[in-house]
Amino acid sequence: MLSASKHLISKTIVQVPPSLHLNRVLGNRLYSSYYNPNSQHEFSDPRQDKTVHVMHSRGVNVLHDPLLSKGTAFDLAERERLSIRGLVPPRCQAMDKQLLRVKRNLDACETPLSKFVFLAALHDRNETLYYKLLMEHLEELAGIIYTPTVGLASQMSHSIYRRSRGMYFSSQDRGQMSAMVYNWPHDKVDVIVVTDGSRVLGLGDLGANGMQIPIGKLSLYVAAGGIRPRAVLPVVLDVGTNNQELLNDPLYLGMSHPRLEGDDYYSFVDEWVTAITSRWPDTLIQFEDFKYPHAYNLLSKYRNRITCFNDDIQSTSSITLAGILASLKSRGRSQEDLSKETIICVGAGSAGVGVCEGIIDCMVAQGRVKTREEAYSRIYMLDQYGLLGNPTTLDDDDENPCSYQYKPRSTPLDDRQHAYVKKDLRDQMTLEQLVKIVKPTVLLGLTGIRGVFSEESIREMSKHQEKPVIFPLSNPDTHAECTAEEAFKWTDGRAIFASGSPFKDVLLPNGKTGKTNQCNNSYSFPGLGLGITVSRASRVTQSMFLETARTIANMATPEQLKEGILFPGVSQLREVALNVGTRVCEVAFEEGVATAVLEKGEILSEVVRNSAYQPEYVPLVYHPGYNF
Ligand SMILES: O=C([O-])CC(=O)C(=O)O
Ligand SMILES: [Mg+2]
Repeated sequence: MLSASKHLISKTIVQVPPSLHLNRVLGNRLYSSYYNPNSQHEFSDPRQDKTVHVMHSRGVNVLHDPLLSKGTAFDLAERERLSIRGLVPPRCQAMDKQLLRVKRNLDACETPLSKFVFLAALHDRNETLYYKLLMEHLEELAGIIYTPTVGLASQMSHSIYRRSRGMYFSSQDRGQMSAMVYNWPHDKVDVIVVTDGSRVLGLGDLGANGMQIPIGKLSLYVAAGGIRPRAVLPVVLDVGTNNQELLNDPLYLGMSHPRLEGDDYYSFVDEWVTAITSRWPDTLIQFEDFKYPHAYNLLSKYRNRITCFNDDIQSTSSITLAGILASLKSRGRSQEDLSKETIICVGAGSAGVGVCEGIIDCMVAQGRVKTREEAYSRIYMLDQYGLLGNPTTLDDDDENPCSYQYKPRSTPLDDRQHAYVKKDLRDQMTLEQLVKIVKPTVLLGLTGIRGVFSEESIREMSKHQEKPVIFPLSNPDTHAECTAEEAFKWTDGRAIFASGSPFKDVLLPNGKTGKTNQCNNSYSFPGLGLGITVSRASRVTQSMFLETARTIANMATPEQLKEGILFPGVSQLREVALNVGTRVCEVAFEEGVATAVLEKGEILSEVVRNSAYQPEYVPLVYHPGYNF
């Protein structure tokens, strides 16, 4: 285990000029004389592990600032200090009472969408309370602020709009972006999640409505990954939309023109990247829900220039690989047997191709295949037309040439997709036909299309496998390739099941329970972000994703694996992120991309754990004279 330096912590603690006189401001309570740049305005006392927040604002400006507000929890001394005496009800209520009230109100909301709106409002008025609530009820609330409900909220975003969050850069802002970035009120931004809304989950082009996705992802970055709420920035690049329904809707809030494409599009993104990195050169940028091939092109362009990754390509790949590795253990095999698997991946977009590349990287890293080509031969990929196969065998004297209709692809396969073409199998073969021929052990769905895993294909698969591994990974649940119930029913309860969005466990006819897993990148990106932030990694490397997968794959206990449970539950996402964050930090140091300073003697896992944000109220101090 690598150890981290005192510097990792102490470098971030700077003596505050004595002129600040915090002791005087706080009465006789001895708070700190240290500056903690985790937040540029926070001061922590290493001896007492206490933090105070010193700021220029007071009065309603504090009360109405969601990053500062405590609602009814300001104590009398603080009300006095901050000039909010009389502006809140008289009784000071601690956070536990506030939690009781917000949970009750939340439970009274009748639909998932109304819960979403309620939680967004809480987020907008008191972030500390929002994150406390979220962390205490993560399993329940992740399904609201994240998939599946965030999908519906994105579709309805222009109707439910209340208050702005994050930043929008639109086609009318060209030439202005490097000035605009200074409109953001915080000098320190650790993580940015950016989307152009072109492929929101499996829901397609939702234009500027895509903003709900970065907001939801960043909520998990804070709740699970321990990134500080004031250090996250959700962004939409509004380059137009091709969604006619939105364009026709008078309430739509995005630009009303078709999407920019080609050079216009790439130069727009380039201006944004330049603007962002000029103000925040060290920030981590997560590209999210960009359609294929833009997603890949942007990743190729920027991955070696800035600290960035693509969530759908790389962290979905990481968690899916983790799922397959854990399933090997669950089936009584070794993880090193990955290259003996026969995998069908339905979906050849950014997530499909990304997931398969991650599996191939792992096969190669395990050294059980002689060449990368051999690894490709283990994976069969289908797009919307069917198998990526050999068109020249199409009209041969096969048994049933009319069983499907060959259609020329609207866009030819690119090199990445072409690597999966199977020369000895007919192009555009259906899933059902392919399952019969290759007898897969693992079936992955990344199509965004409900029902692609037909009864026939799954029943056929389960004829040949004792425990068929079935992963319908598309989001939200309404777009999953099959439901958990279907998977268990069609495999007589033998499936090892994981989906992108949550499904409930299934009661089987024999009285046993078919265990479901959520195989979502929410297991991988929060820890990646934490590890990158703590190590101040300058690049996000491919081994970070492989190690993330290995870390998560080894978290379930043998008893859980026996039952078909592959990962810890969503309620344990913080623990998962701390493990992943530690490993990613180690990789950053091993590969020389960490810029934080290392010294012997300190345990990296503790540094990571201590760096993670906890939603607690800190004393607030008004100090007009201090120059931040
Ligand atoms: O957001 C999620 O739940 C997973 C994801 O990245 C996607 O489906 O695009
Ligand atoms: Mg995504």
